Amino acid sequence: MKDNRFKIAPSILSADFARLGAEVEDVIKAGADWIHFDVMDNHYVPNLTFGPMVCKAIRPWTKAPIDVHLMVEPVDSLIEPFAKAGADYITFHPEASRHVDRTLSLIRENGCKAGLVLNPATSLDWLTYEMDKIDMVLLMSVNPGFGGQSFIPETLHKLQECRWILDQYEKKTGKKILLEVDGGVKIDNIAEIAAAGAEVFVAGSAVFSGKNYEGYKKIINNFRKELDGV
Ligand SMILES: O=C(CO)[C@@H](O)[C@H](O)COP(=O)(O)O
Repeated sequence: MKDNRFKIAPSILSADFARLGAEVEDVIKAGADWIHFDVMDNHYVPNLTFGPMVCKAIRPWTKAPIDVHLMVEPVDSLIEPFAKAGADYITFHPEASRHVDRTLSLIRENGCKAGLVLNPATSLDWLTYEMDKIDMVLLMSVNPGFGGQSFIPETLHKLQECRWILDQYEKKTGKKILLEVDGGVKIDNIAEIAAAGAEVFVAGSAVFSGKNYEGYKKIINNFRKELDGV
């Protein structure tokens, strides 16, 4: 049984790029909730992946939300192209945008949900004046740029702090902001990460190590079993 509290979002950074559409279809059929789409520009991060054209190409393969994580600088010129390509969530790193408030507004005006991404060393203070324009906070538990890195343990404390901030805000305003975590999420730490307050789990190498639909299903089921105990 799917627990609606928790969303599993496989990062297609670790998928087989030669058959991306089928990979997207397979992980969602295997029980994942969202598709996490890592955009890297070889400028903000030292790696290069894909852009709006690839997002548009995978869009017909699933109805599941596509969660676009922009690791790019500058940010604003990519918002409309990604919205048109079918993105549901667009998140970006605040230090990569000259005008964070404007970028958040732009995402919302383009009909997408907006989020800020905070690197391991980036302060939660970035959230303070922007909570009303944020639908999701993504805490990086690795330094951005590559899949397959190890979870940075200090992130657990940051997750707890962020959970507290989001809960206080929800109590005051009634507005729910999702808390997503990205990097090094595995079967042996997902329960601890959930207990610290995360609700959306990006997992790239862990899920795609399953190699095919059956393998993905097994791994996602194991994630769910871990989450059921939280
Ligand atoms: O954004 C990133 C890396 O910058 C992540 O989405 C990783 O791609 C997650 O990969 P794993 O750590 O799960 O392999």
